[in-house]
Amino acid sequence: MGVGNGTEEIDQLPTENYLPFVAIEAFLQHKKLQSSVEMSSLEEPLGLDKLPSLSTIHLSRRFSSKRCSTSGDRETGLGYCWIECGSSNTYEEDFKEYRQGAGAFTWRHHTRENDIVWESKGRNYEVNGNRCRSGHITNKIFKGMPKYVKIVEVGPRDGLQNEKNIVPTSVKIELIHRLLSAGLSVVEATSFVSPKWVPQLADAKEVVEAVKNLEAGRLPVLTPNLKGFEAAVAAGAKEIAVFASASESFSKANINCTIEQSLARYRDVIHASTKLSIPVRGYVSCVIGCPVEGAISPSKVAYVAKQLHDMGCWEISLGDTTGIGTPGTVIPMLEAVMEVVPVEKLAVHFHDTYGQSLPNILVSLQMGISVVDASVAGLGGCPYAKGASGNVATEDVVYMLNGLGIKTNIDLQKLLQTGDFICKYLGRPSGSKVAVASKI
Ligand SMILES: CC(C)(COP(=O)([O-])OP(=O)([O-])OC[C@H]1O[C@@H](n2cnc3c(N)ncnc32)[C@H](O)[C@@H]1OP(=O)([O-])[O-])[C@@H](O)C(=O)NCCC(=O)NCCSC(=O)C[C@@](C)(O)CC(=O)[O-]
Repeated sequence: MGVGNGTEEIDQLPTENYLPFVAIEAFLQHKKLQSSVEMSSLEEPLGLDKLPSLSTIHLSRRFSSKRCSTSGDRETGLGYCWIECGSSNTYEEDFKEYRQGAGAFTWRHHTRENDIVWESKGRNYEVNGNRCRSGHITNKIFKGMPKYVKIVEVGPRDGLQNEKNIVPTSVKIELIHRLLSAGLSVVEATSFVSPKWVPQLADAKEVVEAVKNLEAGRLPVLTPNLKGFEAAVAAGAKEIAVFASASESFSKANINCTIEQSLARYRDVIHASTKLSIPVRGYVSCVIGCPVEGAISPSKVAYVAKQLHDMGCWEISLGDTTGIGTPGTVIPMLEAVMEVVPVEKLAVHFHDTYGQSLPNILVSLQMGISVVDASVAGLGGCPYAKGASGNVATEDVVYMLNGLGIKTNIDLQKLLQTGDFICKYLGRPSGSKVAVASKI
């Protein structure tokens, strides 16, 4: 998966008294900008007038050479790796030029297969694979980032489970087909939970029976106990996921048992799944906060993650169920978990309640994580976490990753059409900013 460990960089970031864009602050501190540039200038928006407008992005495809275009969407120009060009050697100089209106920030995209290239007044700063060969700023930001990110699409399960009106089984099946054809390699199809608790997914058996032979991707399902596991296997599921919580209160609200009881159940489930060689993913929910208990300590998250890992879960997804996390809380949580579970086994799962998902994902990538859960059109919300909004939109994650030159193998155009399909059915606008912007 090409994962590096970026903790040397992250170690330098403040973990307390953070600002949302903690990486930027760390960068500014690093450059000792305070001593060379008037602080008042930081209160003004930086270079917003220099950003490419949407119409510019759409026009860009006419000028893009074949050599340069790679992971971005060729048809729309969406998500190309836009590079800030024309910068001088130091941030201070760039910043002064910008303040003097010298037009220092012009934009071009410059991605090549597996490479990210920065052009700076004749100099090339090149990230080849995971390593930056030159340019300490880019090195600092990109060191440890993966070059491929696996997106686990949770729309048909996490996305739909909270929908009040029952979505017909045929629509769920069509959604899964469309997601696979957009290039998603893992689509969480449904849950084998009690229909009294989650009525929307009462058709789990029918959904799995209809998609079980699709070969385009993997289709795990959630199972809260042996009963769910047996039903899932009988329907033809080839992969499952179990879901524990780092919050005692949420565990009781969500699956009607304590954390320890849930872990005991999952040991039984994993014992049964091992006999059938069925891989099990483990979720930890409420990794930052709980709707009842408030803040959750990183050590609790690490404990539950380690238990799931030790009992045989091959991947552990860390869920900010209520979406309250910021990079300042996500970083220490990940640090604690990485002490006990290898980073290559970890995935992140953010809800976008406070609009923090993308910065949270970015710092997770900087820390070496290369698996990200997301939901098409930003569908979702947990029925037992009041006020929690949808998952981060898959379209927005893909757009950001394209912009970073990180591969996903997902066709953004097809993904946008899939988001359109389900939003039209649900009769509401997309939760994806990229979907909204692409219609302007
Ligand atoms: C765990 C239970 C079943 C316990 O529910 P319970 O009421 O304690 O279960 P029980 O063992 O007392 O059984 C009660 C009834 O449920 C039946 N039952 C028992 N098990 C099953 C099953 N697997 N499938 C179908 N039916 C089941 C059982 O047969 C019985 O039926 P009855 O005799 O009354 O007719 C229940 O609490 C439940 O289904 N909870 C699931 C809730 C859920 O799906 N929440 C959303 C998950 S999202 C999440 O956790 C967060 C995540 C993963 O997305 C990450 C993030 O966002 O951060």
